[in-house]
Amino acid sequence: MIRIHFIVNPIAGHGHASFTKEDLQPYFIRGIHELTVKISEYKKHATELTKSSILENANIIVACGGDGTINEVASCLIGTNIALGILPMGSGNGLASNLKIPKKRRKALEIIRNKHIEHMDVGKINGRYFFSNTGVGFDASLIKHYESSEKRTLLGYIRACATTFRDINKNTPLSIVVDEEVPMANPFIILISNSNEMGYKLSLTPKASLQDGLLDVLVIKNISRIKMLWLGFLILIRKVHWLKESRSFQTKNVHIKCNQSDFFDTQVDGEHKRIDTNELTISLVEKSLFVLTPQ
Ligand SMILES: Nc1ncnc2c1ncn2[C@@H]1O[C@H](COP(=O)(O)OP(=O)(O)OP(=O)(O)O)[C@@H](O)[C@H]1O
Repeated sequence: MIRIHFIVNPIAGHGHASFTKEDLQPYFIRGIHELTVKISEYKKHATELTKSSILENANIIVACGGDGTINEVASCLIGTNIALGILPMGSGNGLASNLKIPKKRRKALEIIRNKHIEHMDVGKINGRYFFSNTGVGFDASLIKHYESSEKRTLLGYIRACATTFRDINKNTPLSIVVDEEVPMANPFIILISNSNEMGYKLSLTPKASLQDGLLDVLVIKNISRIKMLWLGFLILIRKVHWLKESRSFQTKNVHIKCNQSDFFDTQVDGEHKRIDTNELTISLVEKSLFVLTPQ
């Protein structure tokens, strides 16, 4: 018997895509697949539900939501032999897109039923796992605004972008050192990515791979507002490297030190996290997660 547990975030994406065990049963075989559906009722509940599913000897645990839900579920699966399944139900669905898992429920369920398993790399920032990307600067502020907005949609994302753009110079000036280099005043963005997609088909690190044993880093220095608009355009056409203030590199470890503050506002897989320290250590844990992918 293959025990498959579905952990559903009912507010992910547009917030009305929940389902029951009976809805799923036709896609599986009675007597071979034993299905369980659990609904997350609050932030971090998916983590508790996953931990209980591990104790209930689940063979596959499926994160049903976006990158935030995947993070809560998959973080519990590192070091186990339980495979992660994904039903993309979020707004951006960055990791699912990178793994070529379609949004169409029937097709995504077929991938789970077919049980084709691959290893993928996982990132770690000060003890927390990330699967897609993490960062400080514009993206972290953007996520902070996005989370406080009512709408977790593309429109909500664009509005949060506008607010972040408006407030960009109101924050305390920071001097940051990335990997022992010359301190940088107020970098616009430092993005560390495991995946080649941020969601909504956007990418700042198009060469990133989930299996290359490397993190893809993009650092953009403090730039003028006009340049920010230019950058926005370059992101849309996937040519960020045309911006001369940008630098991309691949590495296994990144250290970021901040001289003026004892905390960082970061985003981890699209969720805002305040990390209380003046030093971030970001590393890669190679091939540490089993994930179900299309063949
Ligand atoms: N019942 C709930 N009520 C409120 N928040 C919840 C609930 N269940 C889960 N959450 C939280 O919802 C947040 C958003 O989830 P998720 O990232 O999966 O969706 P999304 O933001 O729509 O998708 P994406 O990250 O792909 O854009 C997560 O931080 C998760 O902890």
